[in-house]
Amino acid sequence: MNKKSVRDVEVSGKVVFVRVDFNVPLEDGKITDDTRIRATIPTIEYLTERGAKVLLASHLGRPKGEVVDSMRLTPAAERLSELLGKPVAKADESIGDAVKAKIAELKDGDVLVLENVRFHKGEEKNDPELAKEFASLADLFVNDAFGAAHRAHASTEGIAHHLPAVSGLLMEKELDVLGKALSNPERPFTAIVGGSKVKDKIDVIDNLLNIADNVLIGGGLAYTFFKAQGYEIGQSLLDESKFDVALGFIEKAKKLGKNFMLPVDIVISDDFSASANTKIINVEDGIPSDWEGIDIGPKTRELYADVISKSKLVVWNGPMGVFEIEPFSHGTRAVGEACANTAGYTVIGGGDSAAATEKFGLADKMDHISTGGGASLEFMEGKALPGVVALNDK
Ligand SMILES: Nc1ncnc2c1ncn2[C@@H]1O[C@H](COP(=O)(O)OP(=O)(O)O)[C@@H](O)[C@H]1O
Ligand SMILES: O=C(OP(=O)(O)O)[C@H](O)COP(=O)(O)O
Repeated sequence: MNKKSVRDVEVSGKVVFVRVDFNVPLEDGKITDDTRIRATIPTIEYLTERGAKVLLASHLGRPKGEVVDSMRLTPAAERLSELLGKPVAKADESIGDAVKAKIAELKDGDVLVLENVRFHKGEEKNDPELAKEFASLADLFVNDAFGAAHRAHASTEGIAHHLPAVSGLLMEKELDVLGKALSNPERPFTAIVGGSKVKDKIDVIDNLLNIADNVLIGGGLAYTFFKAQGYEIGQSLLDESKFDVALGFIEKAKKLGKNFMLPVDIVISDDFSASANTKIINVEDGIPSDWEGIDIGPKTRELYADVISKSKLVVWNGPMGVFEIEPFSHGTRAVGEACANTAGYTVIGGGDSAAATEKFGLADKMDHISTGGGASLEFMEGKALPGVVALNDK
């Protein structure tokens, strides 16, 4: 990476404003997945062990510039304290005199979690005044929030114009791993794209066709391709505006000599529930009008697993079916297991794909599970991430 990291600057005795992504899922005020908090520990410990005073700033949810009590960062601060095995202070604001007073009390190596930065309207607008307020708290800015690096906000981008600005260790690792995967990929390189966000993901397929050897499609994304090819898809997910784009990808793959694979068989269901009737059909048989496609079928699972097993690099973004409901989870599990068992390097991106690998007990067997969904997708599309662009060059 051509950007400076915490390793390139003096941090001892400095007040360091670290932007993290503590946007974790909460249920009844309890954190249900602390992956994103755990992922920032190396940066926090790097700084505290060298005697920095660490301020942690994050968003949580989308409070739209209002103070929303259920979106306070208190549970995240408590979890962090458990993970670090030491007390962590918490402020009820992210700027202002009360925060400055708390910072004045910090000793070298202490940690203070600031309140949700999105309680201020200026955060998402990247308001320069708010960015200056954040900057006035510290001597150095460290961006470790890879999950929010695709956002140009006051605490991710704006602040970098007012302080020396470097990346944290998580940010550096995410960019290194994804960057290596995309710039100099080990081959065969297989990209797997599934999930339900057809609009968001279609552009990614375009770029993946340029760089990958195999592109495997699954999940709700597949049905737009089927319909565009003239097959009946019943009630399945569909984006009619993408027919031409979908057919264009099939052509592009042919031209480039790439192995572009769509499911050959699918699991269909007459209801979106575990008690629904299900059938396995070949795609060309067509889906009855009141049924929908909810998973890839057994032949497809085998074909995909075979490609994955022979790959040196696998990038997977988006589940193969509605994995949250057990009878529809087999395709996602099969692809997850194939990724876990391949000798190739595996990168998992996207919140739901990461949750699926966690649910199936496969997370430990993956080489890299990215903390960014939208961020890793934008990176793979070849877009510049504003939170990274704003950091100081080496
Ligand atoms: N065939 C399908 N029909 C409807 N929804 C699907 C289908 N396949 C997968 N999904 C849903 O897609 C969701 C994940 O999509 P998405 O958000 O695009 O993935 P990610 O978070 O991994 O990027 C899951 O909740 C899953 O149930
Ligand atoms: O959870 C996040 O995005 P992701 O679900 O795409 O990984 C990030 O914290 C960014 O949050 P945002 O999409 O509300 O800006």
